[in-house]
Amino acid sequence: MSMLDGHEAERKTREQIEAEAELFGPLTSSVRSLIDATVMTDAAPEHIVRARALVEEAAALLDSRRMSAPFGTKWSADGTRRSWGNAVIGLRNPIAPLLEVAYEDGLASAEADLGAAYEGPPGLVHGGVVALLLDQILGGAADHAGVPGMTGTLTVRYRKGTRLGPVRVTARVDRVEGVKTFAVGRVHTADGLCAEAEGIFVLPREVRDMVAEMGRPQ
Ligand SMILES: CCCCCCCCCC(=O)SCCNC(=O)CCNC(=O)[C@H](O)C(C)(C)COP(=O)(O)OP(=O)(O)OC[C@H]1O[C@@H](n2cnc3c(N)ncnc32)[C@H](O)[C@@H]1OP(=O)(O)O
Repeated sequence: MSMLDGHEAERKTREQIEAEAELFGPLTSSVRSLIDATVMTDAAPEHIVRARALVEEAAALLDSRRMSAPFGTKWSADGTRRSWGNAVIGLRNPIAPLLEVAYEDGLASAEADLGAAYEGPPGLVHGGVVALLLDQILGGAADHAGVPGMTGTLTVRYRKGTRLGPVRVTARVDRVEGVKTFAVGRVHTADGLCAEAEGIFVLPREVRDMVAEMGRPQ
């Protein structure tokens, strides 16, 4: 599996894509609520047994036809792309905290509301989830700056526990050295700065080779 796999050009119109978003977005949102309810429920045992049967029925319905591969990245003719399976920003992924990343003046920023499903230490966000958010937003900052890459190294400094609830994550490109993009980012809550990170994003050799190949005169 390489960085070049899983990318697909699609012929769908904007209207078709919007219709898909209207179909799948609410499903994802409902399943996200279900995840939270599953973690937090204190319902009576018979309600839990009944809920399980309903969930299994829903899963069987959804599973009645499956895509042949995970969603990947789909590119439209107008250059827009969809990574709807992505673990952080995927519109079709109910475990994604669904960061909606905004880019302004070189700064990538996003907010998320991390509920009980993301708990690590009591009342606090799991450190791996903090790293997950940082990986995505640092990678997004590199991508948006036109110097994308795969995460080679991600270094996270956890300054204080990240309380469950609203978080703000930010990132920017610090510098570019050859094929390596160095990005830095932070996680804040109402308690202040909780984590800082530096990531080194490397444009893989095969992509470099492909770019060099395409750039060659005929
Ligand atoms: C909206 C969309 C936004 C998208 C955001 C996405 C965010 C999420 C990103 C991810 O989660 S990516 C998934 C996790 N990462 C991986 O799976 C990467 C797995 N590793 C690899 O694919 C390769 O090891 C890697 C591309 C990182 C490097 O392979 P190369 O064959 O291109 O490296 P090469 O040996 O040619 O070295 C090129 C340069 O990179 C440096 N380098 C290589 N591996 C490195 C590494 N791991 N960390 C830091 N630097 C590294 C290496 O020293 C060298 O530096 P110099 O040019 O200065 O000599």
